Amino acid sequence: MVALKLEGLGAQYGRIRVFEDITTETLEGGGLTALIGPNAAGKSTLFKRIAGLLKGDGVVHLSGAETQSRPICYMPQDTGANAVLTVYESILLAAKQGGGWKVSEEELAEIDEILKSLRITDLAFRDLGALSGGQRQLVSIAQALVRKPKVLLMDEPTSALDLFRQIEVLEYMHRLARKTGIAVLIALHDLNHAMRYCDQSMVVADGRLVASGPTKDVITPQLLRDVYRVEARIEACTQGRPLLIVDAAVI
Ligand SMILES: Nc1ncnc2c1ncn2[C@@H]1O[C@H](COP(=O)(O)OP(=O)(O)OP(=O)(O)O)[C@@H](O)[C@H]1O
Repeated sequence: MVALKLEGLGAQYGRIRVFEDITTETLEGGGLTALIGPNAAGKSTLFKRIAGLLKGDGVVHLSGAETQSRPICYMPQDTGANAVLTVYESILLAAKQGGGWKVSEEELAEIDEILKSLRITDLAFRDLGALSGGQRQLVSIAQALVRKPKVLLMDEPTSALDLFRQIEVLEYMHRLARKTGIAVLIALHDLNHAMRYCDQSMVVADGRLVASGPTKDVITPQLLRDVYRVEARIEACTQGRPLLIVDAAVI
């Protein structure tokens, strides 16, 4: 199983520092971790820093991924569409990124399986540029999955999806992490999703990591007041699951 630990991570754009000294406990694979925080807190920047797409202070320690040349995959929030490719071609290209161009039967079967799991087989030969926002987001998820990363950083992967697809994708990612032992970090604004699917949560705000640990200990009315500036309650729904209810903005 993979294990990830962040030690003293910092990032800046030019002279503007986004965050500093982000240090976590060791994060074991096998589950989903929510990365939460207000707009512009630095969630995408932290993902880019972990993925090595941005340089900065600190070290990303990764173990259990030694056999893979590109163990960390970042799935960005904005999924640009290359209109020249079909969905299938774009996923095949993602699978072959950094490798040779020979394609095996096994690789093709894996792509078919991913398309089936995400229920987008019918889109396979459509042009990327002709897809809806939600369809494009599902294709981006497929492109990330086909790379078979040990650490998958998903930046708001359900933001363009309808309710059915949101639940389906999060349940699928939860099962996949359990089954394969990969670590999946998901930047989310929907904290009910974080509470339902993510065992662990990390909160970035004001340029630092303000909380991390089991989601039920991290997402509290106090945190919501301090970090999100809302008065909110967390109550058990009729099925016993925690449900976040926002009462008011704190002005
Ligand atoms: N390429 C860039 N150049 C300069 N500043 C940037 C760049 N990308 C992001 N920033 C700034 O860094 C800060 C953090 O941005 P980031 O996208 O990481 O936030 P976020 O938490 O993911 O936000 P959101 O929830 O709105 O998606 C913001 O102030 C943003 O304006």
